[in-house]
Amino acid sequence: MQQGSDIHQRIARISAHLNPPTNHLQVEGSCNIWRADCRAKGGSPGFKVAILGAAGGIGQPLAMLMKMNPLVSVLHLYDVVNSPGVTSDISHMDTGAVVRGFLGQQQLEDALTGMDLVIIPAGVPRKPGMTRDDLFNINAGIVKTLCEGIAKCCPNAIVNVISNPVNSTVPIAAEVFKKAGTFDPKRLLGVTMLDVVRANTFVAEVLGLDPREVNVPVVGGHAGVTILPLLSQVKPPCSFTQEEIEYLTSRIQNGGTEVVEAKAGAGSATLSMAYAAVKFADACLRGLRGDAGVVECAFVSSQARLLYVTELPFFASKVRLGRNGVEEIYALGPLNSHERVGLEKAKKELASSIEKGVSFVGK
Ligand SMILES: NC(=O)C1=CN([C@@H]2O[C@H](COP(=O)(O)OP(=O)(O)OC[C@H]3O[C@@H](n4cnc5c(N)ncnc54)[C@H](O)[C@@H]3O)[C@@H](O)[C@H]2O)C=CC1
Ligand SMILES: O=C([O-])CC(=O)C(=O)O
Repeated sequence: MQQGSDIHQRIARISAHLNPPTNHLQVEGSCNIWRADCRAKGGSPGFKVAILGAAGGIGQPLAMLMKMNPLVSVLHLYDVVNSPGVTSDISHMDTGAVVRGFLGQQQLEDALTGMDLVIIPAGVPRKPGMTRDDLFNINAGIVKTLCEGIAKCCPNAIVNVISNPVNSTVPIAAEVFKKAGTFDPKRLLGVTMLDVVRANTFVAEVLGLDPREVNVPVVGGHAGVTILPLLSQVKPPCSFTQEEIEYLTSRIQNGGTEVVEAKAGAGSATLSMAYAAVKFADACLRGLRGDAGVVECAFVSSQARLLYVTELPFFASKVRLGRNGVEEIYALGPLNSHERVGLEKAKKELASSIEKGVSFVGK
């Protein structure tokens, strides 16, 4: 009898651990302390961040790195599988953010309510031989559903879209928000930071510099020829031979495919992407905090700042991040002839990827 009641207590404890109410502190071992019973009741000041797709290849290291970010006070980890385990694991890190896990569509609204920043790496990755556009059929629906949740539960949140194809998933998100009447072009950003991270790395290798000293603007979009590194605007100022320009442009445009092929069927970039996503999310949070001079590249609506960098409704370029999200979109600046040719190719492909996303929601 005694043994039976012990088992029931253990099951109750495990179940509470896997489905914690929002005031629950997860504690290792047999002891189960509720937040209400703890002495420290105040949360640290900071931002509330949700990761949708938190149990995936990007989601897990991204969750770990966001838990280490001192600007984050609350971290919500949502996925359709395995989020309780990832949440339990990450929650043991002795950093400030309180971590809560959410599993499955029925917990999406709880995951999103009150969030300042939502990061979306949910969706399937490429296998060798696929383009990012080949992911559209699965990922378009995933992003649409998640954005419907955002429109309902945290319409003022900044949204960082990682799920591919970014050139179409960002327009999908915009259309969902427009339908819901919550679209704010300043608050929706497609994450192209990995292109910049790669460009900085590869350019630094060629120049024999520390990549942390190098800054390469990458504009356009996030797929093949739409990824347009502006090598004429590299900081610190430098010059390249024609051979170096061709090598660097091709390596930066095909960086994702390079990783997909090296992983040989086990997915695409996850660790460098988590690093890039955190670098970008941190910039968004510093902007929200009111820091001056936060400038990064991102794929944004051209309506974000009444400056049409191109005639396209979405385009990646340098943006200044602030309390409202995208505060300013920078003009492309002077391009050399190689970049002008690249820009025309990029615009052609971008136009059809954007249209594909827009008409998906219109259906
Ligand atoms: N923007 C960029 O630079 C990059 C984008 N990506 C893209 O990021 C996405 C994720 O890649 P990985 O993490 O490697 O994939 P993964 O398959 O390892 O993880 C995806 C996660 O999303 C979850 N998921 C699926 N449907 C969901 C839903 N409806 N709601 C919430 N979660 C859901 C899965 O359960 C899984 O845990 C892919 O689309 C990939 O192409 C990847 C690298 C770079
Ligand atoms: O290439 C992929 O499929 C994933 C991705 O977007 C990247 O690594 O840039």
